[in-house]
Amino acid sequence: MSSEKVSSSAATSTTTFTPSSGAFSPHVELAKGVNGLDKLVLREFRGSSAEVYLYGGHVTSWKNDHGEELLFVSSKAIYKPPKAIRGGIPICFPQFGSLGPLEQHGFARNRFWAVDTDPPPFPTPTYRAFVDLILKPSEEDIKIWPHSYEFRLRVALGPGGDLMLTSRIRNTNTDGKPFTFTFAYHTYFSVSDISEVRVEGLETLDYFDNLKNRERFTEQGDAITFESEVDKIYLSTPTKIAILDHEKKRTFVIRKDGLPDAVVWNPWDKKAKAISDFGDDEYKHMLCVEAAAIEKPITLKPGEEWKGRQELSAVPSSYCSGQLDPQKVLQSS
Ligand SMILES: O=P(O)(O)OC[C@H]1O[C@@H](O)[C@H](O)[C@@H](O)[C@@H]1O
Repeated sequence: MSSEKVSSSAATSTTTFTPSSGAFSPHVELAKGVNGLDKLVLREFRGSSAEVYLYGGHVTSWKNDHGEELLFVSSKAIYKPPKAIRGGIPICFPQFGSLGPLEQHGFARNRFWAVDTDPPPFPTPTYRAFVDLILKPSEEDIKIWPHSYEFRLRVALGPGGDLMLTSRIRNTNTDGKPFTFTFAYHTYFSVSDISEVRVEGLETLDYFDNLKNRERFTEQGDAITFESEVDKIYLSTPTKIAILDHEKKRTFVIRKDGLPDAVVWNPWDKKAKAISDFGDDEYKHMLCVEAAAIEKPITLKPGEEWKGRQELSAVPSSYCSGQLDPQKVLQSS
C-alpha cells in the first residue's frame, strides 16, 4: 500500500541519547538554538543547510546553496514548551487540527525528541547530511493517548539541497491494541508576497473547507491564488505539488509518499492579528502547504509500521527562464 505499512513482529531495539558534540558526521553539528535549546545543523558541501530542533523534532531552517532561507519562521516564534515553534516544519501527530480529543495538531510538535543512534535500515538513499530522531511516549503522554509507539524521523539534505523528511511510526503496544492517527508535515514556505503566489497540482480536487464547517467542495480548474484567508484540506492529491513565487522567480516542488492529503493555510490579516506568536503582516510572506494523512486516518496493529515521506526542492528562476511552466515541473521526475 502507498502508506507502506509493514507488518513485523520483530522487536526493535533503540538507543537514544542526549547528543554531545563530536557524535555526528562532519555534515552534522550539534548547536545551541534559541533559549539554549539543542538543535542539529545539517550542511552540504555546496552550501545548503538545514536546522532541526530536538524540541518538536522541528525543522526551523532550510537554506539553499546561496544561503537564502526557504522556510518561514515568525519573528514572534516562542521557543518554549508548551508552544510549538511558529514556522518551519511542525509535525502534527497523532492528531491533525482539532479532529479528535487531543490538543490542536497533537503533541509531537511540543515534545522533546531524542537522537536515534541506531535506527533500523532505511529503504531510501542515504545522504551524507542526515539525522535520525525518535519520539516515544512518556508516562504523561500515555495518560492522554494510551498507546505505545516509536516515531522515527529522518531529516536529510540531498547534495543538490533538497530536504527530505521521512517519518516511520510503529505500534509497539503490548496489549494487542491497534491505534489510529492523523498526520501532517505542517510546512511553512517563505514567499515574497502571498498575492504573487500560485499553487499548481490541486486544481479540480475535492477539499474540506475549515472556514466553512469543514464542508466538502470541489476546486475549480485554475491554479490556486490568494486574496483572503484560506484553510482547506485537499483530498487525494497528486504526489507532486508546486508553489510558484513569481516575484522571487522560485518554484517549490513538494513530492510526497504515503500522504494523500494536502492542507493549504494562510491566516490573512485578521486571523494573523489574533495569533499571539505571529506578526501582524507576516501572513504576506508565508504559505503553508502541508503533506498530510487526514481524511483516511492510519490504523496500525501492534508490530505494524507506517511511513510518510516528503521531499522539498526549490527550483531557481534560471531553471524556469521566461515563463514558469508548472506542468513541466510537475511532470519531471
Ligand atoms: O496555530 P496552530 O495550532 O499552529 O494551527 C495553525 C493552522 O494550522 C493549519 O494546519 C490548520 O488547518 C488551521 O486551522 C490552523 O489554524
